[in-house]
Amino acid sequence: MLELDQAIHPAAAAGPVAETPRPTRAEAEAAVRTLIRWAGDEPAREGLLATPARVVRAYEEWFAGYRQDPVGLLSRTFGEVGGYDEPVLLRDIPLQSTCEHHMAAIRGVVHIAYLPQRRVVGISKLARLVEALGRRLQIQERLTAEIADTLARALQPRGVAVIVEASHECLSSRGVRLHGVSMRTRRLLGEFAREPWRQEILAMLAG
Ligand SMILES: Nc1nc2c(ncn2[C@@H]2O[C@H](COP(=O)(O)OP(=O)(O)OP(=O)(O)O)[C@@H](O)[C@H]2O)c(=O)[nH]1
Ligand SMILES: [Zn+2]
Repeated sequence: MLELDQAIHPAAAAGPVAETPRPTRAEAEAAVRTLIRWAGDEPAREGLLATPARVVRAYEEWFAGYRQDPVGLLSRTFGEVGGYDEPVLLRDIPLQSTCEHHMAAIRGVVHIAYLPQRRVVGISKLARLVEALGRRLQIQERLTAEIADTLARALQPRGVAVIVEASHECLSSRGVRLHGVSMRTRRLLGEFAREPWRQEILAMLAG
């Protein structure tokens, strides 16, 4: 357990907190109008009139994770597991996130495994965790670490493994315009970080 605790990133449980007051909806819509003008169009034309309100509503969905408590999502656990002490593994959890450098989409999948210590969590909560941490401004490395560290903190399992495979729109739609490139990151904690589990869990997660 010591290793798991030591590996926990202090920010993982709390998540980022805005230090300045949240702007009003009207201010956010005005910012969208500015970006439309920056793009070269006219926010007053008919087709764009309702766009700032739509974009602000879309932001509420894309960034809903700031209003969720990742550790709280995992608070309901089940102890009647019949002595089950093998890995629990969920593959291909859809990931939707936004890169914090360009605010462009990140799309991919997350594979999660943990080695329970007495208690398990409902599997839907693993997907909810990915959603809560994904729907924030992220870099893939931190997202990967936060998923693993939150699981470690909430479940106190014997091991955690997280793999994220994602493509970054900032890489394909602009800049170097690389298509078909994906990024793979992973974090192994506790017993999964060392043999004999390490090789086995990586093989299991690879499918
Ligand atoms: N490590 C990491 N880098 C990322 C991620 N998402 C985007 N990036 C990179 O963040 C970097 C930002 O680099 P900058 O040089 O500041 O920005 P830029 O001039 O727009 O860079 P280019 O994309 O190369 O045009 C780029 O290399 C992106 O590819 C991520 O999740 N992890
Ligand atoms: Zn980017």
